[in-house]
Amino acid sequence: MAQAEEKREENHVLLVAFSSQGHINPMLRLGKRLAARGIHVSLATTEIVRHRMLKSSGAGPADHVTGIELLFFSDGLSLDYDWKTNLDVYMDILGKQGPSNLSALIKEHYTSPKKLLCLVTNPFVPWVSDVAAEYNIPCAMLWIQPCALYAIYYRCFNKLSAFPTLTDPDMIVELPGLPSMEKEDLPSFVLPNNPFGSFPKLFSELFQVMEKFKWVLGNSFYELEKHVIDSMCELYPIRPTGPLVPPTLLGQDQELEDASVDMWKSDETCIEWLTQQPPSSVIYVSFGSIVVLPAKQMEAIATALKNVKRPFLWVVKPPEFPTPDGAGQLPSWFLEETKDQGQVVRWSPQTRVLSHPAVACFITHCGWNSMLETICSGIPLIAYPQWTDQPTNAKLIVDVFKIGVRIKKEGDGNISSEVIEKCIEEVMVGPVAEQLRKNAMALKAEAQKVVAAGGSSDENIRLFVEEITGDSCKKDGSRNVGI
Ligand SMILES: O=c1cc(-c2ccc(O)cc2)oc2cc(O[C@@H]3O[C@H](CO)[C@@H](O)[C@H](O)[C@H]3O)cc(O)c12
Ligand SMILES: O=c1ccn([C@@H]2O[C@H](COP(=O)(O)OP(=O)(O)O)[C@@H](O)[C@H]2O)c(=O)[nH]1
Repeated sequence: MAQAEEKREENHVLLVAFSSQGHINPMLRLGKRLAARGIHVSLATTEIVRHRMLKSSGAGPADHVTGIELLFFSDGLSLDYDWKTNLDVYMDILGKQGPSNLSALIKEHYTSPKKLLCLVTNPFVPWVSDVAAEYNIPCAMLWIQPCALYAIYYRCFNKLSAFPTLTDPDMIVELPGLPSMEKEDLPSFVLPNNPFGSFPKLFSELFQVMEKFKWVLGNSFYELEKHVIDSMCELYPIRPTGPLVPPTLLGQDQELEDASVDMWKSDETCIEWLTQQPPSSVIYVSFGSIVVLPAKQMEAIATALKNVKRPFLWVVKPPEFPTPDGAGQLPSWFLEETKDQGQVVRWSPQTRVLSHPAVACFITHCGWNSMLETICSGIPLIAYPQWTDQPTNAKLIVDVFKIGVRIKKEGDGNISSEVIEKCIEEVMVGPVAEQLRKNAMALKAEAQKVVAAGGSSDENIRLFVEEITGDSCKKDGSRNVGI
């Protein structure tokens, strides 16, 4: 047997991730922490990722990320399939083709799959647990959103609490461990007007058969979401092992290499530009890898940035599937009129940007990875959530973590530039700004503690490794034990 194969056979964990950058990177970082405790790790994801990595690097696709082997399976669709317009079809085909394609990948790469310690999956590919069962391997899930979302979905899809319906769309939702939530604070997938039928179906199936997952790990930390984590102990515990962000953001050894994939090439020139700006002066603006803002909202942000006359760095990622209505495009006047004020890039080295001393605050869509990276950088946020978990993440920022303000939509769903300007001034100067900055710095310090030796997340990783390797309990499929 070849040496690589031999290695694959012993103490091996296979991670399986959905094709989104925001799902793969936390998985890889979990992998890195397992590897630090002597586990061999591989990550399987869909072909589209290989394709994007290839385009982004210009070279051949890497088959390893700092010691983690990358494997790819087909989602059953062609690489240029417009999943955005046809999200339900995409999720349906992935759910149908994914299991057999992943199963074939396992057969091909492991001479004795049964020897795998476990498969670790994420909530968008829950069927991985069935593939694990086929080979008699235990399965864990890494919940890649806040633990609050885990609690909300669990209670919603097991019908443990009342949620808005078509007849009562405006009801206030009260859940243990969480503040009262209005409909604009709830994840879009639980609302009666959610256009994507595939997600309620996926989550409702997932949360009704949680026993398939022997462990639920979370990309969060106990001190950040204490109450809601405690509230799940009696139902189905989640063990936070985050924040799964680059080690440099956690004050860990600068030598430690990050484990992540880059699906888009980042423009490093913005770091040089940042270096020329005064400390705590720059507004950083980004909406992540998936959101494309309507033209009207691009216009409102552009006007606000120009009017506040402060330096800015704005990531405007060209839409993957462009539309004729100008969505995701800068207004034509913007670059010329702000050329001495700020920078626009197509994709930034975001974690380097957030931790740069020139950056003062972040206008964000509230993707969970972006939020964790901001928490670890100790700066305040301006929340402008769009869909999925983002509205709830915005609620957490404002009312639980107290590290930011939220851009409120008008009745017609649009935003005005004045509202954005007001939010910017609020986080930049005055007593509110000062308090937010203090809270943000305190959370940053907390985040560094939990991942250090003996911290709550480090302990949860240690326990998990002990359990999968059978050091402290048998691999008997017994129920998830709490934290
Ligand atoms: O419905 C979705 C579809 C896709 C997607 C579908 C096909 C692709 O080739 C790539 C991405 O990604 C997603 C990523 C998501 O999570 C993104 O990642 C973070 C961690 O879950 C979240 O906090 C962010 O809010 C969120 O944008 C959520 C989705 O509903 C989707
Ligand atoms: O210009 C950018 C914008 C985003 N990101 C990274 O892309 C990820 C986005 O994940 P998130 O969960 O915030 O949002 P999503 O893209 O999944 O909606 C984060 O790790 C960011 O650091 C980046 O590197 N450059």
